This record gives sequence, C-alpha cells and structure tokens, in this order.
Amino acid sequence: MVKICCIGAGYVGGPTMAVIALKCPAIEVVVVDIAKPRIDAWNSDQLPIYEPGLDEVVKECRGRNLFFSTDVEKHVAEADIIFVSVNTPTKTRGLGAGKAADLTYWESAARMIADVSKSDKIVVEKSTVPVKTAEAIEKILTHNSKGINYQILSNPEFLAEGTAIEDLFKPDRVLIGGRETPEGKKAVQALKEVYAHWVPEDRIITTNLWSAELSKLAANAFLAQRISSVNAISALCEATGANVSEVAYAVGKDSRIGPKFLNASVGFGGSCFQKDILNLVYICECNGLPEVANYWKQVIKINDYQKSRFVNRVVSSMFNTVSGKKIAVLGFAFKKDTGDTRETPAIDVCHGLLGDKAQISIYDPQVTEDQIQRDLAMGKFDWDHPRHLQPTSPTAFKQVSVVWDAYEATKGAHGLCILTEWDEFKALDYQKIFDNMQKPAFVFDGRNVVDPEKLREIGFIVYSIGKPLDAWLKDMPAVA
Ligand SMILES: NC(=O)C1=CN([C@@H]2O[C@H](COP(=O)(O)OP(=O)(O)OC[C@H]3O[C@@H](n4cnc5c(N)ncnc54)[C@H](O)[C@@H]3O)[C@@H](O)[C@H]2O)C=CC1
Ligand SMILES: O=C(O)[C@H]1O[C@H](OP(=O)(O)OP(=O)(O)OC[C@H]2O[C@@H](n3ccc(=O)[nH]c3=O)[C@H](O)[C@@H]2O)[C@H](O)[C@@H](O)[C@@H]1O
Repeated sequence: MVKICCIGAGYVGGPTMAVIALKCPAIEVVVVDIAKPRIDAWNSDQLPIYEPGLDEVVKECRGRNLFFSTDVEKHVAEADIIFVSVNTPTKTRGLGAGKAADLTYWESAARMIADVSKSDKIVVEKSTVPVKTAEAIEKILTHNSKGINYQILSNPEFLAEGTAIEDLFKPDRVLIGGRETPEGKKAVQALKEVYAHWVPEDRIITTNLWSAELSKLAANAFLAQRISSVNAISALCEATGANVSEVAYAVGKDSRIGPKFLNASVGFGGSCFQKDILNLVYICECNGLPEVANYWKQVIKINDYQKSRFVNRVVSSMFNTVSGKKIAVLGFAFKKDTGDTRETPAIDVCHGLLGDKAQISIYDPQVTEDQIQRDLAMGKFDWDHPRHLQPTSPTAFKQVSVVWDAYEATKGAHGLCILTEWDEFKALDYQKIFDNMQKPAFVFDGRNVVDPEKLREIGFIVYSIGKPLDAWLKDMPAVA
C-alpha cells in the first residue's frame, strides 16, 4: 500500500488529503501537524475549518484510509510520498522583511524529513513557495541524506476557499513539476498516478520544477490583478456615473477576457494574494528586474487604495466624523462560505473606522468574537504563522462588539457596512433594519450585495462600490 504523509493540517493540507483519501481508497493518507488542537479538531465532529462538503468527505474516509496525527516523525518515516503544506508567511524582519517568503517552517520540515527518513522519499512542495525553493530543499535533504534518495516535486495547489472540495474534485488543472532526470520523471509519474484516480489525464500538466513553482505565483498575481483592475475602474465609475457591474459584464463578454473574477469589491483579502505578490515582487527585485517588480506592486497599491477609499466614503458621508457613532459591520470573513479572516479587508476597514473613533458592532455567521479581536490586535503578517506561535491575545478593543445576529448589529446604528458577500445579507429585512437605525441611515455596500434602488426607496442613503452615486454623496471628497 502506498503511504502518503502530509505535513501541515491547514486549509490546504486537510481538504486536499481528505479528497486524495476519498478518491484513492488503496492509499493510506496521514495528515500530521505540530499543532495538537488542530489535529484534535480534525479528529472530532467540529473540524477546524469551515468548508462546504468537507465534513462529508472526512466522515467517509477518517479511520479508513485517512488519519490525523501529531506523531509527525513516525508518519514521515513510514511514508513513500510526503506533501509539505506548511505556512510560508511574509517575512516580518531581517532580509526581505515585508516582502520575501519566510521559509522557516518549510526548512524545519525538510530537516525533520532528513533526520527521520530511513527509505527513499518523494517530497512534494504543496505550500506556495518562491521559485527555486526546490533547489534549497534538495540541498538540505541531500546534505543530510545518509544514502537515501529524495526526489523533490512541485505540486502547487489552486483551490479557493469556500469552494475547496468542488475545486479538488474537478480541478481546472493539476500541475506537477519535477527534475528532468530518469528518477525525476519516475517521481512525477508516481504522483501523476495518484491524481489520475479522478482527474482526467489531459488536466494533469507536467513541467520542470521552476515553471511549476513560478506558475503558482503567476496565477495568483494574474487573479489579483483582475480584481485590482476592476476595482480601479470602480473608482472611475463613481466619478463618471458609469456602473461597474455593467462595465464588467460588457468587458467580460469578450471571450478573450472572460466573465469570472470581475466583481468590484472593497478589496481582495485572503491569506495568499498579497503574500504571493509581495513574494513575486521580491523575487523580481532580487533578479534585477525593478520595472517588473513595480508593475506587480501596483496591484497591491490599488487594493490598499480601494480599502481606504471605502473608509473615506463612510466617514465623509457621515458629516466627516464617525466618532462615537455606532457602525454595524456585516461580514468579517475575507469572502463568503469560509470562516477564514486572514488578510480580510474587514480588518483594514475596521482599523480605519476605529481610527476615527467609531463604535463598531460586527456580525459574521462564521467568525467568532475571539478571532475578530485577535485579528484587530495582530501586527501585520503575524496572522500567517502557526497559531501557537502567534502573539497571545491582547486586551480586546472596547469599541468593538461582536454579535450573532445582523439585526442586533444594526440596532441603533448610524451606518451599516457590508464587507463580506454572505448570501443571507441579500435576504435581510432592510425595512426592519432601517426602522431600528438612527437617521439619516447609511448603507455602505462593499460587495454589491444589495439593490441600492430598493434600499433608497426605504429611505437609506446608499453607497455601493462602483455604482452611480447617491445624490447625498456627490461632490463629497472620497479619494484615499
Ligand atoms: N489557504 C489557501 O486557500 C491556499 C494556500 N496555499 C498555500 O499552502 C500553504 C499552507 O497554507 P494554509 O493551509 O492556508 O495554512 P495553514 O496555516 O492553514 O496551515 C499550515 C499548517 O502547517 C502547520 N505547520 C507549520 N510548520 C509545521 C511543521 N514544521 N511541522 C508540522 N506542521 C507544521 C501549522 O501548524 C498549520 O496548521 C501556504 O504556502 C499557502 O500559501 C495554496 C493554495 C491555497
Ligand atoms: O493560493 C491561494 O491561496 C488561492 O488564492 C485564491 O483563492 P482564495 O484566496 O481562497 O479565494 P478567491 O476566491 O480567489 O478570493 C480572494 C479574494 O478576492 C476577492 N474577490 C474575488 C473575485 C472577484 O471578482 N472580486 C473579489 O473581490 C474575494 O472576495 C476574496 O477576498 C485563488 O483563487 C486560488 O486559486 C488560490 O489557490
């Protein structure tokens, strides 16, 4: 029986391995992690991450050919194929701070593999890493090899949160990069055979190592660039009376452009887009390509601009101050159908509002108060380190309350900001919300969830990203 071990039981390691176990009953899959609470949660009825369809997959295979364990060394030693899916956060200090990927966790995983291995291994980069990481990993492994043969493969993951199971069941492509030696090709074939249990052969792409590593960074950069492009246009829409949804629809109808990923928003979030672009920027700089670095940097600058533009809209609309005013925030996760808050635009928007002394009442169907308070207190990039290495929870923000109901959050509020596109926000009784808010009552829709015209009929003053402006907002300063 082929044995797979995955180091890192997070958003990628957990779902990916669960799907491999489901589709390959003859393979034993063990997911290991240094974080005991996370492994305990994977072994319980309350999985550590919320992802539609994940519970069913885990329930079907757990205890059959899918296992979660903290006994990292034992399972690594026994495995034929080792996936490494650990954190690769942005460095917070030292060389490349604020840009380069911090490979501490990767390096320690590689050293541990070298220490405990007694048989040949295929080591698979599942984490997103800088191009050329495989070379560094190879050096660590071969210099400590004790005669063991290691083959390093790059197999980046393209799943998106909220649709992870769907994406894993039907991936657009699976990408495998390896050395072009006979041993390298054999290792690529071995991994290909795992995916071939359910992925059509023409969707399994094989490349050299560096192409695979770079394709992952490039794919995320292209995706984020689309959002920054449409968000940049959204600002111009507001200035001219054009409607960003109509513009995006018309632009996306061009089959060369395509309709997906053109939703204007308060900004993109999530653990990877910013991190991976910063990493790409750093790699370009290190390779003497400042023009290329600056080109990609702009994608992040527009994203930051979009978030501060939103905050400025809120404050300038409400008589240039939100001091002491209750502002309801609906949605804190970085997108719908996930409880993940890493790099969510809600953090920056809340910081902006707190900077203007607002009282914030937050409701998100999947995010806990503890998580929100931690997020608001955490330093830049700290969130992307393993949980037990993050700073312990400092004192909570008194101006922030977290409630479990949208009506409670909006009761007595002066303004309401929609920051995540949860479906349930479309179906709220906005008349009831209006009746219970202070007047004038403002809605700032950062996700184009509500119908601005219907809300205006109720009596709200409405700002929707990239949509023709409410008469109230015209001529008000709103640039970042
Ligand atoms: N979250 C996502 O949707 C996607 C993430 N990625 C990439 O996958 C990688 C992992 O991301 P996530 O799963 O989101 O992170 P995560 O933070 O959810 O999970 C990483 C896990 O690795 C564990 N870990 C760290 N060092 C370890 C070690 N030495 N031994 C054992 N366990 C260790 C941590 O305790 C943590 O549970 C990152 O490189 C990310 O860029 C790629 C595609 C999608
Ligand atoms: O490497 C990663 O981590 C993953 O990053 C993204 O996945 P994810 O961040 O989970 O979610 P997305 O659906 O890409 O959304 C990212 C952010 O962009 C925002 N977004 C997305 C699409 C859009 O049109 N507009 C927009 O503002 C979302 O609300 C969210 O805040 C990519 O889509 C995945 O392919 C990739 O594997």
